[in-house]
Amino acid sequence: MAGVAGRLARLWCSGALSSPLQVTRFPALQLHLCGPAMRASQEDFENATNQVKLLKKDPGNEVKLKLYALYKQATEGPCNVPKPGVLDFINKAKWDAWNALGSLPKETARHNYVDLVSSLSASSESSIQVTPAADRKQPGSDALVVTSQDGITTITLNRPDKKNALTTQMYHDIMLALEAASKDDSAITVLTGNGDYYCSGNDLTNFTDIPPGGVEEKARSGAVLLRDFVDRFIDFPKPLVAVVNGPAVGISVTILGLFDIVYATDRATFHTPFSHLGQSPEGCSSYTFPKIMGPSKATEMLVFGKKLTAREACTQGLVTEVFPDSTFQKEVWVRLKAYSKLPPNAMRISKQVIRNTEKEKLHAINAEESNILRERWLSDECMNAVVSFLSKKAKL
Ligand SMILES: CCCCC/C=C/CC(=O)SCCNC(=O)CCNC(=O)[C@H](O)C(C)(C)COP(=O)(O)OP(=O)(O)OC[C@H]1O[C@@H](n2cnc3c(N)ncnc32)[C@H](O)[C@@H]1OP(=O)(O)O
Repeated sequence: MAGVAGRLARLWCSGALSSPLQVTRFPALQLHLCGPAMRASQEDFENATNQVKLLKKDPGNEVKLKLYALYKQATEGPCNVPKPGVLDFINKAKWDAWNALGSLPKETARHNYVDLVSSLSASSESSIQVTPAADRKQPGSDALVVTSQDGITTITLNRPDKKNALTTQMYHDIMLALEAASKDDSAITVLTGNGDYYCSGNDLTNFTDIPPGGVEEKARSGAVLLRDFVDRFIDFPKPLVAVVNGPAVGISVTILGLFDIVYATDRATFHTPFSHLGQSPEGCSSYTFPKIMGPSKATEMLVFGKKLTAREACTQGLVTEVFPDSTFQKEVWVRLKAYSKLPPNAMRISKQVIRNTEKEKLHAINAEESNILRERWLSDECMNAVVSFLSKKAKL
């Protein structure tokens, strides 16, 4: 366990786990756009610390650690806080970097900080782009797009460059979007993806954001979030439609059993590689999949990770209808617009009649699956799979 945690820590420090979003977690990682200064003034230093969001490209964790350490040294002097525990590997890496500066004077640290950001700015000038806040892929902003039109509220996963992998923030945002959609005046709610993928499942870098309570705390809070997230789908009161615009992986597949209709392009595939990842089924799929497709087909998917084509998924009842990719969007939206004109209360009540008898059972299954998965996340099997993916050694 500690061994795998250590490997994750080393990857983090080496930059292999870098992500643009991590930049904003470092108050010290700020970009200075002025030229190098012989002696950095307080103003130069503050300018540098105010420009971090202009840095388009993540400079990597090694540089971020250096900047962090110099910032702390420049503002607080030599490292003066207790060493974090071994499992708290991110804070420990930061502490190590700061502590390594020993008794370097504050002024020198400030000067080195400004020099470092100046060199970063010079070497990455072409990648620096001032983007309006609304155009940034920030948590809580445009990784999820919600629109409402023609009686349809559409929730679009919008991280096409990451195959619409779900960040922690996106789970929260989807819950909020579902909550709002349940109360708005639309008749139907749609979940879809932007780009060539529908969704590649849980963002595996979620596993690297370890809180002060360590990996156990991370697993516990992940299980709570998972349970809350799936609960929203179980309880969603209106017709819920998945417009599966491309391949779907992991949790984006399992929760399809909780949707009322699933339309898929013939380019879509359905993949739940839980054993490969040292994980176990969620999204109530341990119950809905055997019910939908029979236990042995469900076992092929959920235990052996068999990837289904859209047509296979349709034959097995997971998908309602498959459309040629060339006409997918047009045909699906024409169909949904027609459905959205039906009396909304009648649709809502009919859904409840169909679904309500199962609700209690589904909540209990969700709780159980989330608990089991919490244990799985702490296993070496799971940690090794995540490390392999993040170090680019493995992909599905
Ligand atoms: C609250 C917590 C709840 C948790 C619930 C648990 C859920 C379980 C699951 O969802 S399990 C499924 C997890 N998903 C995966 O294992 C998929 C991993 N991704 C891949 O194997 C591949 O990326 C692919 C097959 C989806 C696509 O391969 P392709 O070669 O076409 O594209 P790239 O690999 O180059 O992907 C482009 C960039 O997107 C990044 N990315 C894709 N998927 C994920 C992901 N799930 N997590 C994190 N990052 C992902 C990929 O790393 C590339 O990034 P880069 O351009 O920076 O290299």
